[in-house]
Amino acid sequence: METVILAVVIAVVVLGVLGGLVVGSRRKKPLPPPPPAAPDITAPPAEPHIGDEAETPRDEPRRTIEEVDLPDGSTGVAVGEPPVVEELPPTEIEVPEPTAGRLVRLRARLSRSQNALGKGLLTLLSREHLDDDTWEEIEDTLLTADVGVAPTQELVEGLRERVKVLGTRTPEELRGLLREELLKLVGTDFDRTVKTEPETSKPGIVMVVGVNGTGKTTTTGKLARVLVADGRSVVLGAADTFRAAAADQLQTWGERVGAHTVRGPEGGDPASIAFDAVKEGKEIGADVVLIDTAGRLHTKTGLMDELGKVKRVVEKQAPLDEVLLVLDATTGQNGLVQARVFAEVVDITGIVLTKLDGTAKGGIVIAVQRELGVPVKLVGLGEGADDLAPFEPEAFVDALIGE
Ligand SMILES: Nc1nc2c(ncn2[C@@H]2O[C@H](COP(=O)(O)OP(=O)(O)OP(=O)(O)O)[C@@H](O)[C@H]2O)c(=O)[nH]1
Repeated sequence: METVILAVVIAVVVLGVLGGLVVGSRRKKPLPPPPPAAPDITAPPAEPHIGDEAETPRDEPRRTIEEVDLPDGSTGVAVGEPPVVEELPPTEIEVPEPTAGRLVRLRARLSRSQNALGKGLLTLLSREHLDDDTWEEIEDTLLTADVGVAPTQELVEGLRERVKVLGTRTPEELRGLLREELLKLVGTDFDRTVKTEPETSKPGIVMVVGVNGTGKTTTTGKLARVLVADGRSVVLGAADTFRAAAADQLQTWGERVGAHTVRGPEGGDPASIAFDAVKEGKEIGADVVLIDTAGRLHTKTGLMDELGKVKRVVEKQAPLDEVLLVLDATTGQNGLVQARVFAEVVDITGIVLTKLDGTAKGGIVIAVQRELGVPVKLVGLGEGADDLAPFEPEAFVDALIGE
């Protein structure tokens, strides 16, 4: 009996101790953290400007737009119920306008911005007496339109000579002379095709360089459309990791025409993104890989290091077929300075002049070709998706002199 009583007492004591431990451990458990009141969004870094120094890579985890819940007004989904997944409509793939004759289509825009130059020259040339003062005014008109000193002198000398030989002259003859002389300066012998078809194996690789804000990312996106319009498949490489929104912007351009964009973390290594883009282009058998880069001009060494590295890393897989320098036509002489710096850093093979719709200084086409010895291959004539046109000297000069 005593043994039974002893066993019961031990059992009660043991149960009491165990119960106390469980309650104690429950009490010690930390409370779960309160749910955050608002989404923890990292503030986007300020946009850089020309002259800003590169920041150290910002590779802290950032939530993508897909991961951020948007408030929808509902009180939330009851526990246990499967979440309602709303299917987003697939992005509609656009069919870009054909590239042939784009400059002719956009000629009105070009005439509107450049007409003052042609009109001014023709008015001066129609004066009864073409004395020294008039020729000086012709020179000034050309210089004001950013044609550049040496090309201006060549044009004036050529015209002077031909007008003298001609004797009497009709407006039509004058227009013809001016057209020929301008065409000579713009150059009709350059090969202006954007090289995207390598002789050996696909894909063609195009690197797009230029100072931020010149329209580089927009041009890369528009160029993807030009290529898609010509029946080519494109992969985009968002190697401009400096500006926060550049990769998103490029990706949006790509999605519109069904081109995939290879991108990395903001502030990541541009060379490795460029490498991955070319690798993907090869793997999926794409026709062309377009690589958008960042262009800070703070120090030439920094720029040289970055672009040089992108080029070297890409060329581990295949040589670059084209290096396009994007210049903003509205920046005039400043554009020439940029051209010089970039040309020292990389071998530019073609120039894209953007925003020609917004300046009367179309003479920059002539000046920049002289400066670099490479042709203008594309011109931007507006913010519309298909407002990038292959450059055609005849159509350009005709727009200039109002034909
Ligand atoms: N009017 C006009 N605007 C243009 C043209 N090309 C580009 N733009 C505008 O120029 C602005 C700058 O273009 P972006 O492509 O963002 O410039 P970016 O050089 O890539 O700048 P980062 O991405 O900072 O390197 C945008 O508002 C474009 O729409 C053009 O041919 N005409």
